[in-house]
Amino acid sequence: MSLPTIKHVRAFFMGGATAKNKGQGGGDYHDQGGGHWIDDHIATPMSKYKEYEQSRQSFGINVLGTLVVEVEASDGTTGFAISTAGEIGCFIVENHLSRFIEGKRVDDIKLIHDQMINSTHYYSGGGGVVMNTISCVDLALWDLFGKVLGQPVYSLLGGAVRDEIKFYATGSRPDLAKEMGFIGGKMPTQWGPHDGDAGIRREVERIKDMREKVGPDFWLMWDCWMSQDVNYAVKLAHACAPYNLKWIEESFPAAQYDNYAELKRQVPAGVMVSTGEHHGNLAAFRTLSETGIDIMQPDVGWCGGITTLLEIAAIAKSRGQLVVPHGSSVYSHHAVITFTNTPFSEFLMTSPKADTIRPQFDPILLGEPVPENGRISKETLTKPGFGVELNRDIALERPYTH
Ligand SMILES: C[C@H](O)[C@H](O)CC(=O)C(=O)O
Ligand SMILES: [Mg+2]
Repeated sequence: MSLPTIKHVRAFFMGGATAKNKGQGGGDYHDQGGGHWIDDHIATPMSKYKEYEQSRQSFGINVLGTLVVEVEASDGTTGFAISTAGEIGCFIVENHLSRFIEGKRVDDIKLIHDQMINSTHYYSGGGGVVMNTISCVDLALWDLFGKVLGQPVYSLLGGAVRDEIKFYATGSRPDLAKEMGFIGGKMPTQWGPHDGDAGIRREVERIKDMREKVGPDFWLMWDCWMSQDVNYAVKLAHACAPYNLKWIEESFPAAQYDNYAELKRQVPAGVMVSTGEHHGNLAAFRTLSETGIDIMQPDVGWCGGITTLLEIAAIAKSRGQLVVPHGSSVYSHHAVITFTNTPFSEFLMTSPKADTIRPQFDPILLGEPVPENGRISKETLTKPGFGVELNRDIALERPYTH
């Protein structure tokens, strides 16, 4: 079979600071409307400023919006992907990355990936919005390759190692997640070091209350979204260990590797340490792995795409660490079903009250599978590429062309 070449790459956005339509969700899942659990007094590095404590949108968590990258092959097949990069991502794709994509064969994914990474070192800082954009292109290329071959991405990666993926749910209502069949629930912390011991006491009340609701065995975890210091994180882990806290996640900003190593040394036996969703390149994951944390959590839409995620999973595997990607729906599912060191995965609740199952990237994808009884089966993932289509009813803007 002779493979087609890539004829066009196009970049669109919705949501974010400059968009006409905002607050609908999509690839930037923090870009939700009012009254959503995901924006309700969650502890962040900005919480120490009173005016930014109640809402993450108040400090701009949703300014980027959704980036959509579409790639069209010479035989007319199209692939696409979404991530969080919005209008800035469109600029980077159309004005810079397009030169490495158009004209290449649809299986030139590693070559294009290497050229995108190396040509942007001078302004990417090894991560951030540039890496979100590169990830989005990489995912679109895997989608196109799968659609050209008529195969799901997981088959292109070497095939599934399990028949289904089991999920824990991230949201404000682990008790409801348990009823929906999930294996665990991860809640955001709401208080931080600036709240002192009162903050710890409030979190203990929350986990105690939730433990009573879910019984002894259901997993409960804290997501701390970079809001803590070592002293606070250690104290919180010890205070919550009696309530069978399974892991403490992302206590510190990405670059604080020494703090992760120290937290790992000081947590009580049985409480795991995890992080990774804001680490934006392969070398960062090597350093992170060396801290000895238990679970690495790359976001496939932010870390360099599937191409980098495979390399991160290999680093983790070499140390016996788990790689449990930050919830990214189909883009994670097709990878993790092929990883021996991902025994479970994350489902991020995007329904406003975390009381129903809404597809994570709703409304931008058509056919986005959701867990049933906390599980997604291999059979659900057999459509070509990532098995989803772009919802063309959503108004997308294309601010740049080339
Ligand atoms: C709930 C967290 O603050 C964040 O919005 C999502 C996240 O970090 C995770 O799913 O993990
Ligand atoms: Mg997290």
